Amino acid sequence: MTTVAKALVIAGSESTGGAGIQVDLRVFQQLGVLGVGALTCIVAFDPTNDWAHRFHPIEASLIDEQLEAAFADWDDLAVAKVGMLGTPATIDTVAARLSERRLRHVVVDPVLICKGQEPGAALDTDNALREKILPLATVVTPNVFEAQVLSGMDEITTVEQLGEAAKRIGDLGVPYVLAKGGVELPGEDAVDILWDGHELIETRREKVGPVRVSGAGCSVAAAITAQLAKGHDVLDAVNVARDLVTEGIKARIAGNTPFDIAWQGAYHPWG
Ligand SMILES: Nc1ncnc2c1ncn2[C@@H]1O[C@H](COP(=O)(O)OP(=O)(O)O)[C@@H](O)[C@H]1O
Ligand SMILES: Cc1ncc(COP(=O)(O)O)c(C=O)c1O
Repeated sequence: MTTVAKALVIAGSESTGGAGIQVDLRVFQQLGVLGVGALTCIVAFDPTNDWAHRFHPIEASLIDEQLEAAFADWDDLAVAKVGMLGTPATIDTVAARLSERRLRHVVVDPVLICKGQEPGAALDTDNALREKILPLATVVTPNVFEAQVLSGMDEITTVEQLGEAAKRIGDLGVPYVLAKGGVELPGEDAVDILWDGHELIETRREKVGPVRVSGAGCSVAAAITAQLAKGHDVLDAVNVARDLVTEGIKARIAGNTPFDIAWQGAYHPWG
């Protein structure tokens, strides 16, 4: 018999393998964590239309069944990552299950935009995420755009503003906020800021050039989740996540889509 830390992922599928649950499960495996998962939606890019997102939600009752099975199977499932949800109905279902099963940590990657949705539907989804999922999160990992939307700030162009946004999101009731500057802020380093309710902790890694890869945000949230599942604290988990994503971007893989994808297999926890 093997005893292994387990983590639940609630996320969408992105079939080219660049983002979503494909990435989350790669990260879990790389960090030695058994991934258990519920699929919320399917994103199929359209290669004949500039790789536009074709977004297909999964029926709420089917999401509920997946969560029912995962929770029923594993008594020690205590940490979850929430990725792309996509519709208010999905959010209601996920929020209900997460409220019922008290988890030690819920890491939320607040994926706000899906280019395949019409704007009105996207706004309803963003509002539902803020109202129903954020109060259940223990860690949230917004990028600059998401930090701006969630904090209500007009602009974020400096590390100080990113820190202010993190605090404001914390005020919505989230204990830990990792606001990711990434390549959006100027400077040699990619700066992400962790707000733990008391202090702002800057985490810096050298920028791997100006490159933007697909799946960087998913990788960070999944790595934090895996480390928390193994019992590490949030700051340790964030540091491992930053190392994993930096190595993953350095070792990026190019296919035919406009963005390269991160290769999480380049990071080795033992150094
Ligand atoms: N070129 C880069 N070099 C180093 N780190 C990067 C680079 N681009 C992004 N990152 C880091 O990758 C993580 C995710 O980036 P981000 O752009 O915020 O993701 P997403 O927009 O996918 O949510 C962050 O930790 C960010 O600092
Ligand atoms: C299913 C799914 N989840 C999450 C994301 C967000 O990915 P990223 O880590 O690049 O922000 C995407 C983007 O296409 C997606 O299709």
